[in-house]
Amino acid sequence: MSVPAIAVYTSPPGAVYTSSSELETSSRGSSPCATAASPSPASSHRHHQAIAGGLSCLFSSPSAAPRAAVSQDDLGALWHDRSGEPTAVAAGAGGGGGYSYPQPSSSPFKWRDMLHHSPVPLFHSPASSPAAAASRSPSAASWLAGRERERLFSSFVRNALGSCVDYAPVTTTTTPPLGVSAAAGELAFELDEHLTEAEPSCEPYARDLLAGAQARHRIFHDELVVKAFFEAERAHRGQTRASGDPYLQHCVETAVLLAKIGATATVVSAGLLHDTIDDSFMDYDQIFRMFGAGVADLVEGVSKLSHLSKLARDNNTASRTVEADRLHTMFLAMADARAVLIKLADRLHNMKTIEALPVVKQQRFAKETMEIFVPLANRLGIASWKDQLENICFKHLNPEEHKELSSKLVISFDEALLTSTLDKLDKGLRDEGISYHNLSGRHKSLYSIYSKMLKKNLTMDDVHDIHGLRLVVDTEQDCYRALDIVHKLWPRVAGRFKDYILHPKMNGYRSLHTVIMCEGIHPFEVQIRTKEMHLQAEYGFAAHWRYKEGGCKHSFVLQMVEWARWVLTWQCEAMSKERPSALGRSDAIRPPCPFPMHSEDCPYSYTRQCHHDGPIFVIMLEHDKMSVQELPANSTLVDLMERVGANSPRCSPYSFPLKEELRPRVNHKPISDPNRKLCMGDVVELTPALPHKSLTEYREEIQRMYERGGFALATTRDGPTS
Ligand SMILES: Nc1nc2c(ncn2[C@@H]2O[C@H](COP(=O)(O)OP(=O)(O)OP(=O)(O)O)[C@@H](O)[C@H]2O)c(=O)[nH]1
Ligand SMILES: Nc1ncnc2c1ncn2[C@@H]1O[C@H](COP(=O)(O)OP(=O)(O)OP(=O)(O)O)[C@@H](O)[C@H]1O
Repeated sequence: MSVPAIAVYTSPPGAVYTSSSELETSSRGSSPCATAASPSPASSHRHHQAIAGGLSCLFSSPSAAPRAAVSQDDLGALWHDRSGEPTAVAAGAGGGGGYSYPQPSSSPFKWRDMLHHSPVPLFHSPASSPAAAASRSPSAASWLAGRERERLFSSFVRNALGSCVDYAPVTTTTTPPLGVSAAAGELAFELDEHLTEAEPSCEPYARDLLAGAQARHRIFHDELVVKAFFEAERAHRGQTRASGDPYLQHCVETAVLLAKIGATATVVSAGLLHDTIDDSFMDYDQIFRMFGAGVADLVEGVSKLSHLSKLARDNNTASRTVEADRLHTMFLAMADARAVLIKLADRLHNMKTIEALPVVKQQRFAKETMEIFVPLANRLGIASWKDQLENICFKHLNPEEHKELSSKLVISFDEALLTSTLDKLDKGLRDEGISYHNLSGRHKSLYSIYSKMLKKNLTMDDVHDIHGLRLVVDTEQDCYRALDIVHKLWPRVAGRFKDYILHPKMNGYRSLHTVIMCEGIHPFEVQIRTKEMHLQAEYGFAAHWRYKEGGCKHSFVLQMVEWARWVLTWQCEAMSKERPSALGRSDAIRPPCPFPMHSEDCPYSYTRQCHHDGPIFVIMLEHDKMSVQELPANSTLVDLMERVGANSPRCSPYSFPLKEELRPRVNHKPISDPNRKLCMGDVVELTPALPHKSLTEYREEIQRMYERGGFALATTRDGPTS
């Protein structure tokens, strides 16, 4: 009989703080999107009425008397993220963030991560161990002792197309800079001498910030992280946020968010330094010299994502569905997934502190966040960040609905009920001798409830999965036996039973669903499935993000997303095995085969190979207007110019201007070879920004250029002819 692992997944509705930042640095553009566009699937007046109706219907009912009288303002406190606390548990494969309810001392349950501070130890990789060439299979590794497993993990990750998790980069041809040791086995570089010297002097507030972070997560005692902290302090000294808070606070909070999901020292350090390239005197080379390529590449990656995001925001690109989809793809394809994570953490903290910005900006950022960053969090499986981002955006985009719903929902979210229901089911299963892999519970997030009400035109009473339990058992037979037990323990809600085992959904999703009534008034949705069914639901065709987002056109994106989730989850599972006594039998929901390749017969494989045959997406800037262009792999600048030229007499693809200043630029650099290949995420400026006003000659030349319908210098596909 397996020892059960219980994880309670909860979704904290957006706790709101008061200050701000990245947001304030992004104020360019004179036509902010001032309207509070609804991010919901269909926000019609009728739907809003349905919601209002639904709310009043719910709360006029005397039976819905508050179990816990908590004011709306206490929402954040009620749902505070306890992941830094010692009782935090791993949230499970697809769960993302969350926290555990306190374990009753008498309970037989074992907690997955009692000893660790991070709720989802996704990223604490054994960065320091050298690659073990031998076995590369995480499946094989799972039964090995901790140290051996670390070596195997390190090997696996290094071979998995780069990594979401931390590892010492394999040294390539690059000559190591001063102070960087290419041969270092533990780290890809050696920390310079300053690190071992006494800590640099800084303001008392900064020391308090460091101490605060150290009290929350021990990774802030790590040498590299401490050094990153002091460098961030030096870089941002004197800078403040719109709230008046020191800028450093934002860097620390971003890093804390990463630490909470179990990020390594490299990622946390990059989180601390994430704004240095854009907002301070520091550049890539300096970061590289001080911290090595691992940190420098991540900081640069975040900087690039920030630029793209700002461009998209200024151009309102995200509101155009096709372009938004291309942006998601581009973000995931162009950067190390860890850079995307840092950007997400940065955005999450900025959104948590957005109150300090003017309302117009709040809405603009909320809209962009909903359209770009929420899908990214969803795809990467960081459910708690996704929920928090959605809830905050909801508050700013639909303040009235948010206010009404949150003030009411605080009544129906019931922690204690969730705990006692889990306990009761666990006991019922034990009494009948049914073992299980995993039993978890979650509250539906505020925004998820709102979306469901809109989408299905429901009242609150009709949303039956505000409280939900999920049980993962061994066999199909156990699913039905467990279902019987559930139906014996609680009265069922008629018409809500769905047998997706007997009748799988088109996408292959299989599970038993039923709705039961707890304490006579609280509906609970119970999902019962085997481990295989669960993997299919999390990673296969039926995966949650896919099923939520609908079809994704690009198979290579599916591969990347699956890869990222796969690595994260495997790491999570591997790390939780470090506490075997706490977990007992621990192969609970680990994917069956190692990424990037599925085994021949793997049912979760949608394609066996990871071909990267395009398309590519590039940002095109023309007269300060941005668009995201989709091109076949191996396209060149000429291909892009041809496409534009086809629609515009202004631009001839076979012409290149004489003056460097007037040439198209790729990633800010003028291009002399029109056949230069374009890469995913390149920013191509087809028409130069007008030079300084005093340079009338240039202005006239540009004018002539347009009038002629082509550039001054004829070129062929092979390059300039004269
Ligand atoms: N991963 C995954 N989960 C699914 C899928 N379909 C349903 N689910 C899960 O099962 C829950 C309930 O699904 P259903 O019983 O089909 O209910 P519904 O028709 O979507 O609507 P409600 O009954 O109103 O919840 C969803 O909220 C998901 O959590 C799927 O295709 N993939
Ligand atoms: N009954 C349940 N027990 C445990 N976890 C659940 C349950 N139902 C959904 N979840 C998980 O909770 C997270 C949030 O789900 P959420 O309720 O927002 O969307 P959903 O399940 O797709 O519902 P819907 O589409 O009906 O709104 C997902 O990771 C989902 O897999």
